[in-house]
Amino acid sequence: MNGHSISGAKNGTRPSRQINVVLRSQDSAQASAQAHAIENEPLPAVKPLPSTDQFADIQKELDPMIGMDNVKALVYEIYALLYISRMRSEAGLHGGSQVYHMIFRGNPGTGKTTIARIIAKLFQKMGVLSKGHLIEVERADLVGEYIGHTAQKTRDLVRKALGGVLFIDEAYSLARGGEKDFGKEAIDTLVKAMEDNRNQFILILAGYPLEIEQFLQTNPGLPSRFPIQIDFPDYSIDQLIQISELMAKDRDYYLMPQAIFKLRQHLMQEKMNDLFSFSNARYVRNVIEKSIRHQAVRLLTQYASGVPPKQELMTIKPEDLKWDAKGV
Ligand SMILES: Nc1ncnc2c1ncn2[C@@H]1O[C@H](COP(=O)(O)OP(=O)(O)OP(=O)(O)O)[C@@H](O)[C@H]1O
Repeated sequence: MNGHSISGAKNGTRPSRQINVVLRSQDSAQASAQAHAIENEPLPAVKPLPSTDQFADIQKELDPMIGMDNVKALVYEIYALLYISRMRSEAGLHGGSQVYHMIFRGNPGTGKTTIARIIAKLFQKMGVLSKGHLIEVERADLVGEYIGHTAQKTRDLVRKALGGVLFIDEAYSLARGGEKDFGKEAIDTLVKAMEDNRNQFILILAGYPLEIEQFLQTNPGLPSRFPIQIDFPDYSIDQLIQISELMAKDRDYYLMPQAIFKLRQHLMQEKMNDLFSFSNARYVRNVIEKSIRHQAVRLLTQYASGVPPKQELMTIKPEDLKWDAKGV
């Protein structure tokens, strides 16, 4: 994916333009003179290409993430768009619509916030956002208790998000109470802020696919303001196991094969019982963190008067994986 170059652009020249013109006979001399003039028109100087290392850093964060092929492809597409837009504006060409507000559709724990953070960083590296931070909010942060309070709260948050990304989780809850609800005031204030602060922040609305869809349908002016829409599918059991192994490894632990077997059985059961609100990678993270606590208690009991070997300090055994009737 790295190592882009645009033919001829590196040394400030570009390939001559191909001009396909259908000529009417009486205009042919004039048209051919014009075409000749365009071909020989001095091209604006092209500045050196920005280093593709800008994506290498992003790729380092994206690569270890399990699955997410569509998401990774889209992040790369956004990078390509920003990169080429910059080349185009440096070459004096039209810069495009420059609207980057997004919708993230996905169930809990499917990586939406993580990807939003990575995208904020990408936009910062590409010079679109000045800070590249992420402000994560939900309805309660935006909606106030009296007339005018909501607009004020929403504007304050937009101000904090300037130069970065404003990420609204469960965005559809803003439309929950209909016309009379203060959520409507928050939506109107956000729409106005998108106009007033064009290109100064990126708004990402996130939430369950169905609810997000309904939300957009009930606000016909909204969908066109969010040209980038990304789906975050649920993880398969195999992917959830890979994510658990990755999370354990990141913390210098390792899951014994019997522990993986036990976890697999549990996840299958849990996913089946909780079809609509199973929290995917977040659930798995809670399992791993809980098992680490259980392992600590086990080791402390087992090695009351000594130091456990390094291998033992790293190993999560099946007995460390425990859950109650409600899961983790
Ligand atoms: N594909 C993945 N590979 C590895 N870890 C992942 C992956 N997806 C998510 N995670 C991890 O799972 C946890 C939850 O992810 P995240 O908070 O991004 O999900 P979310 O969709 O925003 O959830 P919610 O909607 O509940 O807020 C984080 O620790 C994240 O790093």
